Amino acid sequence: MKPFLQVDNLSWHIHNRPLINQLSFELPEKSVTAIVGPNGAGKTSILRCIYGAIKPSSGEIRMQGENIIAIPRRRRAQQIAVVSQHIEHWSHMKVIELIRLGLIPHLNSWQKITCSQHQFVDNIIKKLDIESLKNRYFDNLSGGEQQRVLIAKALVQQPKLLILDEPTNHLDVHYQHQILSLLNQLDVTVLMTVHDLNLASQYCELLLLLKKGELVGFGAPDQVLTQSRVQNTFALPVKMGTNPMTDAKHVFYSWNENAQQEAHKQC
Ligand SMILES: Nc1ncnc2c1ncn2[C@@H]1O[C@H](COP(=O)(O)OP(=O)(O)OP(=O)(O)O)[C@@H](O)[C@H]1O
Repeated sequence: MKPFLQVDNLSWHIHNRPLINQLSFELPEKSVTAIVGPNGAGKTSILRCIYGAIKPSSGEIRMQGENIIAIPRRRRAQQIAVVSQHIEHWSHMKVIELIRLGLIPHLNSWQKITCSQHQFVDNIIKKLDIESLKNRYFDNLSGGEQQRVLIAKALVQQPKLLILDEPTNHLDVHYQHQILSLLNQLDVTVLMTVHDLNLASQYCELLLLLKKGELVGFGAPDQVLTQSRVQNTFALPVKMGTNPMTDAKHVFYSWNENAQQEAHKQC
């Protein structure tokens, strides 16, 4: 079976500094994948290459066999939704109006939103537990509320590929689990960056572990999250275990100056 997303030898250099170095991986359709790795490893840059915000120095990205940069803008907007880390200022826009913008790629000019589209938007608002925010102004919301609104807008877009940069960033533990569980149940291919290895392990089928722009692990969380690999990548002493409630692989961390020096030596 052909992969849904194919990244082939992707590199991005700035002033001869390789920020992404010859990365290759393939994602199956409707899989949920987290890119994990230390600060500055290149996680966001990979997403930006995939959704076309930066031009790679070399390599190719294909979605369903088609070179992603050759897909016409409107079709790309119908097929790819992005929730980036930079929450844009949609000042003086009500939450409901903002979420309805997700329908735009599916409307012809001057076409009105149909009853079933209104219903669809309302269902997504319910799913994300943001009904009480509908008539508030976006720029008056908390970071976590804004995050959930932007995820709702992306879902309204009904993409085939949903890209999210740290979707759990501003969320409390309840909503971290709610959002990742929801993303896990969607019928779309999801690619996101996540800092919390345990959340990624619990809710993602695949992990891409990145260090200094290079892929140091790719596969199921069980295979990628080994003690030595996590320790070497994050320069932090770790022990592996299992989450007794979910059976997912669980990473335990500690902070100890001596142990940290040991971890650094291994890098
Ligand atoms: N436009 C740019 N010009 C120069 N350097 C850049 C640019 N964008 C990113 N970088 C550098 O590329 C590296 C990777 O950045 P990126 O944001 O992809 O990392 P990240 O893994 O997402 O980090 P974090 O976990 O901190 O969000 C960093 O060292 C960053 O400073």
